[in-house]
Amino acid sequence: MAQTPRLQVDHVSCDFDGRVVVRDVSLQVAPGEIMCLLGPSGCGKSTTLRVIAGVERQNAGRILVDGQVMSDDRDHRPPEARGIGLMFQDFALFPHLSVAQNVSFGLTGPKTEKSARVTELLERVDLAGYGQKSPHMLSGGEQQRVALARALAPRPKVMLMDEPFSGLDNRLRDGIRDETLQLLKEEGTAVLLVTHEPEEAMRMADQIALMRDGQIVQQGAPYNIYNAPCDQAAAAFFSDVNVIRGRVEGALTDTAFGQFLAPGYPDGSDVEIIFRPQHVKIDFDRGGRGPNPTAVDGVPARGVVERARFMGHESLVEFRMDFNQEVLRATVPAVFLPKPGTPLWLTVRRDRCFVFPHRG
Ligand SMILES: Nc1ncnc2c1ncn2[C@@H]1O[C@H](COP(=O)(O)OP(=O)(O)OP(=O)(O)O)[C@@H](O)[C@H]1O
Repeated sequence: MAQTPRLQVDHVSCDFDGRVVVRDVSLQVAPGEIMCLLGPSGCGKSTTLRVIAGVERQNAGRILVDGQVMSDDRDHRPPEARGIGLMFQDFALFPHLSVAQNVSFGLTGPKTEKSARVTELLERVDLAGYGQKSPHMLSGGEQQRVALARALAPRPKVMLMDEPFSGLDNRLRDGIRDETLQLLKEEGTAVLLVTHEPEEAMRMADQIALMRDGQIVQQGAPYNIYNAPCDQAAAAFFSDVNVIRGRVEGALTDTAFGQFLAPGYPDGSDVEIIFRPQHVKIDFDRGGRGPNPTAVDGVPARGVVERARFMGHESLVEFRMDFNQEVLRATVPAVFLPKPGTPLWLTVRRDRCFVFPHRG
């Protein structure tokens, strides 16, 4: 039998004054699983979290935790009765309470049990011995760990996190983020985390839900979302992409890089072929000719270097292509800085290209 999801969101919609901000959102998060809600600013990520938390009420749909209805069109449990923990970027510790009092704030039960839980959590976030300190005596990263301990203290089944690490500097962030998520996994908490940074989502998530204009447009493991994007915008959200156009004839489209499969497209339809700069291969000009065509790489097309930049772990080369006078980008995982004006030949990995309808 399939495991009951810790968090289940079914067809949730939310509007403000008639403007739909969250549209028919459904998702499920298993115990110990991390799902990232990823999308551009204003697409409705935070509103989705607030609806799940119960601080905003949906217009349609329902929210379940461990199979129990928290909110539907009849019932609506208040936020504190949902078994859901919250962690936001602007987490606020109570300044007049000690670290230990902050952590035990949401706990009920006998004093000795509460105190044992606080000690355990402060140890787990590497702040053993900090209990009697005041929040203002702590660094930003330490305060964030106190906030995490406070959110974890009542053993929430679900943790909702809204850009929780973006206030930290880069060096601190990686460590705190990895430790935090490890801790949540060990506790079996289902985590739904909002971010607008694809790299952060790829690094953290077991599952990514890609959101746009209030809707989830694609859901899946990071590998699948990256390698099988549902449309051009989804592909472009994760990295720079190159676009060339073609017209379909007999389920194939002919381009300067050879033929591409376009199954399901009717004859005469215009398509866009999308590929990432790291899937472009560069070859030297051999007396006006490029490399011989192969099944994987297709046909070479000539371009002239416009500029080349060293990016640290790779070089980015921009070409003006002979066949359409447009710019294509290629990355090379080494120092490769050909002079502007150098003619070179490009081939693209055909198995790493995506064909989508032309957007007009
Ligand atoms: N209480 C509210 N009343 C009216 N409009 C709202 C309210 N809350 C959010 N909105 C609008 O809903 C849209 C989505 O906002 P939301 O904060 O959910 O997006 P987001 O994806 O989290 O963006 P960001 O990454 O910038 O925080 C925005 O246009 C916002 O102005």
